[in-house]
Amino acid sequence: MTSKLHTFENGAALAQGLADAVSSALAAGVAARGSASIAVSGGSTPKAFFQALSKKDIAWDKVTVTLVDERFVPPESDRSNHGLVAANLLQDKAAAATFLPLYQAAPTAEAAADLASRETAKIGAPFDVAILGMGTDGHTASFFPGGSQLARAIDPATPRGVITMEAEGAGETRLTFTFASLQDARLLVLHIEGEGKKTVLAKAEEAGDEKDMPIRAMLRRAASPVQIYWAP
Ligand SMILES: O=C1O[C@H](COP(=O)(O)O)[C@@H](O)[C@H](O)[C@H]1O
Repeated sequence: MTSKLHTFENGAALAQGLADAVSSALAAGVAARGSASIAVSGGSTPKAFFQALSKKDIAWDKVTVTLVDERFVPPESDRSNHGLVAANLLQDKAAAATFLPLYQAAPTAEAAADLASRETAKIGAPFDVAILGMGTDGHTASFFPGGSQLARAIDPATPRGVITMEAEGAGETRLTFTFASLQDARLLVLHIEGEGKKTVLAKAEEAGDEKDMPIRAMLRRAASPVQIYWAP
């Protein structure tokens, strides 16, 4: 599929520009289908975007928010993407949204992934919006180079849902939506900041194995065009 680069002057303009595009997509989803859905990433990049989006005046009571990926840690952990979203997105006007977590207080990460798959299946498919991040190792979602279930995660034949992932660069065991779950979002965004990430993106756009830089799976094979939002 194609991708399109949207460049902003700085991080604040990027956060506002992305919040404008995402809130319009969610409002369009509500107008067309009565409800809308968004899967967001964690990490250090999305905080300002979350805060800008939380102030948008849309029908948040008809919006379901979930995560692209999560660590197998409870929401109280400072490593939790749920905690990040609760503190920065599910505030202000967006406090009226429904949040479906990936972390579940289950005995194993596999049991949590099964529970999360069942719960998030209620959202329906495709997502109206999916916001991907990208690590400097070329991972996106929890599709890590060398990941224990990377081949399964990025196989287009693996059904929609949440699976576990372990990888050296990942820290805790991860819970991640599969490629199939994310690649056809009506608005599919790659949200990155800084010259370093732009260099990583340029490398990902070159020829090479998807398993070395799993973001390539999205850039090459997603059904929806990848809208790349970037600022220096
Ligand atoms: O591990 C993760 O990192 C990526 C990118 O994070 P950043 O700190 O470089 O912005 C993120 O997309 C993913 O959701 C998260 O689990």
